[in-house]
Amino acid sequence: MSAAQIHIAGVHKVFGQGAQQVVALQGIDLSIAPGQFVCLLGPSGCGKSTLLNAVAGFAPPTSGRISVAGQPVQGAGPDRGMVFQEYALFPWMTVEDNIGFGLKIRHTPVAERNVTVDRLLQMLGLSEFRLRYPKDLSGGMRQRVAIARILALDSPILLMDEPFGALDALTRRSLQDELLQIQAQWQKTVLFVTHSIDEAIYLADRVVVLTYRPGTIKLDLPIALPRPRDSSSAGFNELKRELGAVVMQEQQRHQQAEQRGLAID
Ligand SMILES: Nc1ncnc2c1ncn2[C@@H]1O[C@H](COP(=O)(O)OP(=O)(O)OP(=O)(O)O)[C@@H](O)[C@H]1O
Repeated sequence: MSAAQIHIAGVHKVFGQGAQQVVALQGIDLSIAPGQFVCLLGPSGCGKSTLLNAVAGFAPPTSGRISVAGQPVQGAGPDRGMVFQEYALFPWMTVEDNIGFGLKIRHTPVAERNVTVDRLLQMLGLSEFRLRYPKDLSGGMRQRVAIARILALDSPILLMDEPFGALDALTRRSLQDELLQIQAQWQKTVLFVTHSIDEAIYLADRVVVLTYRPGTIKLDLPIALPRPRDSSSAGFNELKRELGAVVMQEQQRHQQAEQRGLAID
């Protein structure tokens, strides 16, 4: 394997103090190679977003180290683009202005900016919507704009926090396919949070399952199924059963903790 693009070593994250203290992550070690697609899977509250935010540089870990391309993460940076479940678009800007916004604040010359925006509009099937405002788009279209906006910045790493969680099944599958195409074409390294076992197997080179509180790595499973993947194949369903059993165990631990009144989320 080539040198890690993202290297996470001994990461702990603690929120709050005293009786209110929550150990969200404990002893996380993870190395992700350039161009690898890794899905983080686990029950609600297991620390998936906390880990993603730490890699993004939004919220540093309490202890441990995170480096990207060999450099310690000391805050957000243009080498890491984040896509959230909520589309986070500027409602007062058209589709094309939303996509070009990051380039504008980087002072990219207008001609160059227009070439990039045109290419992304075309690639994501948004050309005829370029002058619309986010409120006039479907959820799937809005998420396409959010992805195009991040791609415009050409970050080698995409951090995606349940980006397709709010979409219907058909739109979700077509965006998953588009993302896979983009990732293969541009060799992006992707760290993708999901609740969906099906989505993780469909997308990932590797699925990392986290335990429920404290969040530790329960399973790190390479997915060797050929691409494009067929979610009705025997191999796919076998993996679904295997991962389903592991995630269910953690889900049950979560429910038991809640019943004992230990969970506060
Ligand atoms: N700012 C915060 N202050 C206190 N506790 C927090 C904070 N952010 C997260 N937590 C707690 O840390 C734990 C991990 O949260 P996190 O959001 O990372 O989980 P998750 O796996 O992404 O959950 P979900 O799938 O529901 O988004 C949870 O128990 C949560 O309540």
